[in-house]
Amino acid sequence: MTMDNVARNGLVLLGCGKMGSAMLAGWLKRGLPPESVWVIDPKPSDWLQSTGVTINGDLPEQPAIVLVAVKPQMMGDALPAIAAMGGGKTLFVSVAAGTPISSFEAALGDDSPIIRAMPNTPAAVGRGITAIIGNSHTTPAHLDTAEELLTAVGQVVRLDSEDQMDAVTGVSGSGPAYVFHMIECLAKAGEAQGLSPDLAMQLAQATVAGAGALAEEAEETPDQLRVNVTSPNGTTQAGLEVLMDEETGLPPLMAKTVAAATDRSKELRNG
Ligand SMILES: NC(=O)C1=CN([C@@H]2O[C@H](COP(=O)(O)OP(=O)(O)OC[C@H]3O[C@@H](n4cnc5c(N)ncnc54)[C@H](OP(=O)(O)O)[C@@H]3O)[C@@H](O)[C@H]2O)C=CC1
Ligand SMILES: O=C(O)[C@@H]1CCC=N1
Repeated sequence: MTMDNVARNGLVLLGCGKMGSAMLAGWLKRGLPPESVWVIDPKPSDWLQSTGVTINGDLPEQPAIVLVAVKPQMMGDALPAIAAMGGGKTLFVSVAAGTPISSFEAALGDDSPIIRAMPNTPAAVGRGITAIIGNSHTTPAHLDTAEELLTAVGQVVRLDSEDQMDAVTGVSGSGPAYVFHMIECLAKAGEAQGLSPDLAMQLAQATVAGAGALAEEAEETPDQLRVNVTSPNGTTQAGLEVLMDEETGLPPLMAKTVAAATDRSKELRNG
């Protein structure tokens, strides 16, 4: 069992900011003992210090897993701390946007098993989704290990090709931010119609959370669920005529949004 192996041999987390913390919170909540976790981070947060994990201490020589969660721009400074673990039994998993597997092979040795992953922050509440792809040294067992670890914080999908990672980043890696912004916009729009800020925010948050849960649990597709809300000539139809406009509505805006994020992921590859 992955969690048993990780608990026995240790997990090293390189970088514990927003994404690293989100995943670590999920694993600790799922029972990973804090004494099995070593974190390297220059400015550990109060939350991290409260968890009981080892922070900036001596590292195990061959941990089960090293999870790399530093910004792509910091990778050159950060990787030397874990380079000595390359070429052995340690499995490396990077969640960095844009940074290709080949960069890690150059730093850690191309005989190291390396998995590139793209998670998202709902991992903090066990509702993330992570896409993974391994290098030529990852065996089916390595992929199973990564999948089991990441399943502890949400769903996992396996990619056929590393090329898909840029678009995945544009959709699900960055996607929570689009949805949070939608909540902000919905609340602001409610305020513009005369609701108090608190009431408007409560309505907007519960609506997005409830619609997301329904979309996941219902047998109907999202478009059918949309139709179910829309009474002929009613209020929803009036709203959707604005939102679904093919020229000025959400379809072209979302397409441009995801394309911009995908393009930025491609740019990050070049530093
Ligand atoms: N946030 C998200 O939603 C997602 C992020 N990612 C990826 O996760 C990675 C981290 O992103 P995010 O968590 O948002 O960024 P953060 O800046 O919040 O976290 C990065 C952490 O790494 C620390 N750090 C900087 N230099 C080093 C170093 N040399 N050694 C160890 N730690 C270091 C930073 O410390 P300090 O702040 O002091 O510099 C910070 O705590 C990125 O590669 C990003 O692409 C992937 C999916 C989603
Ligand atoms: O904004 C970023 O670059 C990272 C990657 C996906 C989400 N956050």
